[in-house]
This record gives sequence, structure tokens and C-alpha cells, in this order.
Amino acid sequence: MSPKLVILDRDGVINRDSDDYVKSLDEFLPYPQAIDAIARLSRAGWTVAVATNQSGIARGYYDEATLAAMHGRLETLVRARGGEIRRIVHCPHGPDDDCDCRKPLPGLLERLRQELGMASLQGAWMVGDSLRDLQAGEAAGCHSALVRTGKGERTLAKGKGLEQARVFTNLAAFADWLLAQPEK
Ligand SMILES: O=P(O)(O)OC[C@@H](O)[C@H]1O[C@@H](OP(=O)(O)O)[C@@H](O)[C@@H](O)[C@@H]1O
Ligand SMILES: [Mg+2]
Ligand SMILES: [Zn+2]
Repeated sequence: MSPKLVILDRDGVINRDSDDYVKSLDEFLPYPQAIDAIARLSRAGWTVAVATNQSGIARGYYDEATLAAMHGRLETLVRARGGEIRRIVHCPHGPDDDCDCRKPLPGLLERLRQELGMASLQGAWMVGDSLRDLQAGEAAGCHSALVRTGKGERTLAKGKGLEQARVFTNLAAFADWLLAQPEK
């Protein structure tokens, strides 16, 4: 039985991304459609988690406290819509830190699997705007979905590694589609 689990990338899926990184609470601008989509998924019995690369920490652009404030804001917004984000995990490392958790490696997803007490992520969903999100999800056995928000259009234009991914306009469209699928 596949876990009723949706793992979300953060920047470009849940909130506006920036090529200059999302460096402060003021720059953390969730998409209203995404907050509503997360609430709808969790109210429908889906476990929603977040797996995000945050190399801005390693780069010194912001600190863990600032990141925690963003994630507190996110959880408050979702709870206000009657939903829940079960867990948010992040990779604070930079590209040269040789960690095992920076997407496209599946380390963040493995951490979620362990912390959520799930035997496998086979059949769960990974939703992202970048190829590395899809690669991490597929490496962990997830179905993959690309959204056109954030870097999604750029990811689509590059055209590689998208063979398995379903493409959606945004997280709301993904939630609409998933919630319309017959229960397995
Ligand atoms: O999309 P998620 O994983 O939630 O977060 C992405 C961010 O950590 C940042 O990741 C950076 O990539 P590098 O880490 O510099 O390769 C850049 O793409 C930034 O534009 C982006 O804001
Ligand atoms: Mg992203
Ligand atoms: Zn890492």
C-alpha cells in the first residue's frame, strides 16, 4: 500500500523563489493557492511534508533562526486553513559540502521516511520546480510532479530528465488532480 504522502519542495512550489535566495521573513511570500492546496490535501487525509535545499545558510545569507521563522509562518498559515504540515526538513549545506542530504540526493526524503515511521516511500508523491527535486523523489521511489511556478518553466525548457514527471500549472492544480483520483 503506497503511503498517502506528498513531499513538497519549498521555494518555487509553496512560495515565490528568487535567484538571489529567500533571505528573510519579509522575502518569504507563500502563494495563496499553495497554502490552500496544502490545507486541502491534509484535510483529505494526505500527510504533507517539505524537503528543501537551503544552501543560503552555508553561504551565510541567513541563519537557522530566520529559516525557522519562515517555517513557523508557513505552518501557521496552513493551520489557519485547517491543514497541517507534518514535517519540514532542510539541507543547510552548500554544493561543495559533500553532504548526503542536498537534493538531487534522496537523503532528505530518507530522513522524512524514518521520522514519519514509514516503511517505504514507494508510491508517495514528490512535487518540485527543479529537476533535482524530481530526481531526489524518483530516487526514493516517489511519483514525481513538476509545477510551472518558480523555476518550473526553466526546468521544462531544459527538457531533460522529465520522462516520469507529471506537469501541473501550480500546486493547486496538482492537488485538484490528486484529490480527483480514485482511492487505491
Ligand atoms: O527549491 P528549494 O529546494 O526549496 O530551495 C531552493 C533555494 O535554496 C535556492 O537554491 C539555490 O540553488 P543552490 O543551492 O545555490 O544550487 C538557487 O536556486 C536559489 O534561487 C534558490 O532560492
Ligand atoms: Mg524549488
Ligand atoms: Zn545537506
